[in-house]
Amino acid sequence: MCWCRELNVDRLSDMLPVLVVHGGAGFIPKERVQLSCAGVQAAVRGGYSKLQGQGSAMDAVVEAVTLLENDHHYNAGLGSVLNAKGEVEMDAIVMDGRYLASGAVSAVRKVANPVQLARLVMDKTSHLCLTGEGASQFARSMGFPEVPGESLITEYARMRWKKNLAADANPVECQMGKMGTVGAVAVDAEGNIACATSTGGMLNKMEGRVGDTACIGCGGYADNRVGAVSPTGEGEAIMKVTLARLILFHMEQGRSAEAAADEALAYMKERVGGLGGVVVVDPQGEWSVRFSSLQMAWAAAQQQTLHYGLYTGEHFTQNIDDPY
Ligand SMILES: NC(=O)C[C@H](N)C(=O)O
Repeated sequence: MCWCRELNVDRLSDMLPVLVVHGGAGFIPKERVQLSCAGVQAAVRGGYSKLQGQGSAMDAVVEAVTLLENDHHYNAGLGSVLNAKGEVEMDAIVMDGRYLASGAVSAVRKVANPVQLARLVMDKTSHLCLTGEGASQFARSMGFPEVPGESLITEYARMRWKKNLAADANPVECQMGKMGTVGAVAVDAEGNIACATSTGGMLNKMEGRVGDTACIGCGGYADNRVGAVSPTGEGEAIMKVTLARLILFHMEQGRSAEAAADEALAYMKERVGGLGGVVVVDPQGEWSVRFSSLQMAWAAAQQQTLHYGLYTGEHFTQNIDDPY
């Protein structure tokens, strides 16, 4: 009994802390590949430095997602896709695996960092999700900075919106190519687990549409006893299979993070025709990146090593202190 416990503690200290981030499942146009990959690596470095200081898993995932929201190459915060009216409406969620505490915002506007607002919902209200104007009012009452809606719109987002206004356009199919949602999962040195996800949602979506990202168990879930998941992909499909919780359910049944992710992604594809991707961690610091789309920019940091990749099966490593 005793040796087993000691062995376990050694193992924990070896594998932790760990942080894994993604920049959305889909197809990234050639000219954006390099910057999309650089962005997830910068985000994982930023979040990992929190974990190496006094930061918690929650601090790390919020930091990583904030950095990605500020990077206009992703569909979150600055650079979000536009709704049918040509406006930005965003969803975000955080979850703290210690207490199953969670906070989310949906269809929120005029906020540069929805993930930080989601954290405030978790920390300062008794609710799990605030939407639309109510979320904005809460932000104002907390002194949370408001930005002009226009300032979150990039030329690229406007071009894609216009293209998909055509009568014969298929925005869902077009977006299956280019998802861009961002997310992160982490375990800190204490063994606490957290996740965060943020998105502008689906291209040319109806005004008021709420996607998977704002919904607990769909766009994210974290439980210290099992692990954490942050997904990306077609939100309606993710919601139909409650993808994040489904993966953790498979892990509870004894599957590894990788096997659980594969099984759930295959189920989503077969059952509702949805493609997507996930980053997953378990309490021991084992982690996995799996996707059914063509690409997903991802990066992870563990034991001073930076891991990253883009295509299925791609896995590069380097010392985290080495330059890009
Ligand atoms: N880009 C994405 O991953 C889309 C997101 N899951 C949504 O449907 O809102």
